[in-house]
Amino acid sequence: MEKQSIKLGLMGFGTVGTGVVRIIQAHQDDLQKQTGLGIEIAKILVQDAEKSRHISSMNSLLTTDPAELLDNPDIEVIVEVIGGIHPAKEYILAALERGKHVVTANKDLMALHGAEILNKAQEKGCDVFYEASVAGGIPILRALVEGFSSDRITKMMGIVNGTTNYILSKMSQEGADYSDVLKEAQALGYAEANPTSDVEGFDAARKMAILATLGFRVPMKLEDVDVKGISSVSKEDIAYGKQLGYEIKLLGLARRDGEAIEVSVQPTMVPKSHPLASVNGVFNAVYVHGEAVGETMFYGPGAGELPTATAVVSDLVTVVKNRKLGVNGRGMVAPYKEKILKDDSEKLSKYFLRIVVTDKRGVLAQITQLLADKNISLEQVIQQPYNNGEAEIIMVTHLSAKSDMDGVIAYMEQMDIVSKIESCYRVEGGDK
Ligand SMILES: NC(=O)C1=CN([C@@H]2O[C@H](COP(=O)(O)OP(=O)(O)OC[C@H]3O[C@@H](n4cnc5c(N)ncnc54)[C@H](OP(=O)(O)O)[C@@H]3O)[C@@H](O)[C@H]2O)C=CC1
Ligand SMILES: N[C@@H](CC=O)C(=O)O
Ligand code: NA
Repeated sequence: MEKQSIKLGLMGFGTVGTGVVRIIQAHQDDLQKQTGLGIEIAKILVQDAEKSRHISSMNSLLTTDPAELLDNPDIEVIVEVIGGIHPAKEYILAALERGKHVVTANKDLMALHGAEILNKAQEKGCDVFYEASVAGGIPILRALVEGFSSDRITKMMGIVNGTTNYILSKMSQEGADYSDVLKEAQALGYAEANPTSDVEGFDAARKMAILATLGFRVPMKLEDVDVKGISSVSKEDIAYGKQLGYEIKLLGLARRDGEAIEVSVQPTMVPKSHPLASVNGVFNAVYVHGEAVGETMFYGPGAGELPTATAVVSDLVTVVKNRKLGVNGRGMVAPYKEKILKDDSEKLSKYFLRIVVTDKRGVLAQITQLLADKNISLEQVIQQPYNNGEAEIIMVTHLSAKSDMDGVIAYMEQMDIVSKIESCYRVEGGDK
């Protein structure tokens, strides 16, 4: 007799796992109508089976033994929402080895070991989907793989970490304190188990590596991404940025010029007129530019229980539909282009630079001369008194090479007249 439902093993019953259960329960009818099969949760793997849960009706399904999911031949799909590399990687590979399809929200794992996992899936004729791993509820991976399959993407610029966007928005809008807002983001379930991943930019870097691999069709690695987090962003930087017409965002940038690619994550000044400047709170947005399509933008909640779970359950629906069509494991296209990375002289950007100098005649002229000697010209300059006998100079440059800007900073660090380099940010989105 034809099966009436497909059984899944859920690994992890925290923020995202709870959302997955809620959506499967609440939308069961719709899911069944779309796929022709019900979705039944057969077992749930957790770390502590005694812990009290938001949904107590699932208690009889809890186990701490992964074999109860992996060795159960009735379970056809594993949903991995444990997070981290180990033991998630071993569980996923074991599931694929046994011919089970996998849906995961794990960007750490997919950014580091995605190729190995996808190869194993292909060998075993299984699906692996990971839409929730980038920009939570926004279907951006699907858009890159399917929606833009006919185009050549030149640029992806994204706010892809909800926690840091929540922190920067509250600092900018309410003058809130960094560490207080981080605690709020943790309480709301946005932050990673170790929030250093969020605030130091590693979570966003993993997501940008995934986006660049799928968007540019090259095998990008995590170490190819230049990373800087938000822990050094000060209230003063935010205030000066505003004064000059910018918001500071933790921006992921993946840009291709010809065949050469750069990928970075760093706090960046974005003009207030750019749509990314008004993406606030836990919201994420990914701006995608394609040679043929031109500009597009995808916006939505980047973290949180239900938004993230929608992406997981949608992947599950695709697995079930593929199963009906008998095409599991055939939809993946491995990166097929050679990876050519830009060197620093090819990475062009405007820069915002804030320095403290000795306040005496000719200092500003010396600074602008230094910049000119390093091929950097200025678009805006503000000088104002700082402490006793010192002045603050805030500059925005025209397009400059990263290598030239790094040279300027290194030189300024040795200059007697420069007492402090307060901050240096890239400025992006002005060409919009
Ligand atoms: N939270 C979010 O908004 C988003 C999260 N993600 C990703 O989703 C994944 C899950 O995140 P989230 O739900 O927030 O994480 P949580 O910390 O809330 O939940 C983790 C779950 O995994 C279980 N678990 C942890 N370690 C083990 C282990 N060794 N063996 C068995 N079970 C284990 C925990 O068990 P127990 O309950 O017993 O402690 C818990 O149920 C991560 O990869 C994360 O990056 C992606 C997008 C957004
Ligand atoms: N910690 C992440 C969760 C989603 O990926 C974030 O804040 O974006
Ligand atoms: Na997504």
